[in-house]
Amino acid sequence: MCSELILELALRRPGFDLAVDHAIALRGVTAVSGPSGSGKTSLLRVIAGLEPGATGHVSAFCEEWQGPKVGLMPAWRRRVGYVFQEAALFDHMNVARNLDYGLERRRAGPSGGAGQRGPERDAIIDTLRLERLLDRMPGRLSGGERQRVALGRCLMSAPRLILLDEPLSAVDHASRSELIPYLQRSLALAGVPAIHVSHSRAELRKMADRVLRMDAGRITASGGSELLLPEGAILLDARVLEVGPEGTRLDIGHLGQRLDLPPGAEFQLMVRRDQVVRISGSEAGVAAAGRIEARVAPPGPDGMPLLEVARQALALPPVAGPQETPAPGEALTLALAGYEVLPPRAAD
Ligand SMILES: Nc1ncnc2c1ncn2[C@@H]1O[C@H](COP(=O)(O)OP(=O)(O)OP(=O)(O)O)[C@@H](O)[C@H]1O
Repeated sequence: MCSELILELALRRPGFDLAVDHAIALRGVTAVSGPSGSGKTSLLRVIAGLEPGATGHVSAFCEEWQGPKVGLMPAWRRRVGYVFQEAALFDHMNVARNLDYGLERRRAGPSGGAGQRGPERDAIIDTLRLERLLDRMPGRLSGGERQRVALGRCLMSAPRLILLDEPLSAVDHASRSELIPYLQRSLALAGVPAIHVSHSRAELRKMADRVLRMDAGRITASGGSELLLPEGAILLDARVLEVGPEGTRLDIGHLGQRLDLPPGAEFQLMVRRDQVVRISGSEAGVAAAGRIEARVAPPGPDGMPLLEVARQALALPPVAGPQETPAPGEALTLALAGYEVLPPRAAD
């Protein structure tokens, strides 16, 4: 299919085997998460056309990129943009010339002199706030500025697919959170799909439309942002009923803080299981950021107590407080010691 990146490939290295049989939708942002050495970079390199030793098939946009019949389609013909952990800028050229190199690649693209359609040069410079940096040499840029230039150069080449390999991991923590909106705006401006590898689940959660998890050279799970949750976290669908001076009333309970979301807004509340405390009787001594209402459901197949929150069945570990077994149907209030607001559950 033209709207999918189809991977049926193997790559053997001493002590490591990459074997992937998967179709990735060519729209939005696909996050790739997994432990160090699981093969995330290797997968991106195969997609970029940088691994001649890979066997099998890779196809995208109705073209065969790698396979026994076509061999290895070179990276430039694929029109894939690649942004690495540490921006590989040309250190002898100023920022403007680094960006223009991307434009030259666009003009030299497979369709010949007419060039590829892509965002305008000025729009890229504006989106990434590069105007002030155009005359600077890369050696005089901060890590965050270098990454913005690298992103700009990538967009200038009008890629059809953008590969992001830990683009924020080499910059300090403060610059990282500043760079995320730049990344998001860049992808929106480019209007092309992206595959984003990162160790930071929080970073991926902000950007991902779907998630692939890798382990030991295999894709072991694919799904939505729930795959990026920290160990032992739960997601609750919620809707804002009212935002008042005392906090925000949700259709699943009450937060002791005001959310910057209008009434009617839908979102997910991410809570770690160890942040959930059951309140029964007196509520004294429970420091809570929020309270949600739950009902005890019949136990699940493994005998774990199930709680029903907003019609979602959640397996929760034994909760704090008096330990009598709650009866199915019993109403409970849960106090949340902390939570994080995430976008609503994706449709696919
Ligand atoms: N050029 C290479 N030659 C031989 N082995 C390599 C090469 N590059 C990577 N490897 C090995 O391939 C395996 C997968 O590496 P890869 O960089 O794809 O993992 P990763 O998931 O991206 O890791 P990280 O999160 O640490 O960047 C590792 O065992 C690594 O040591």
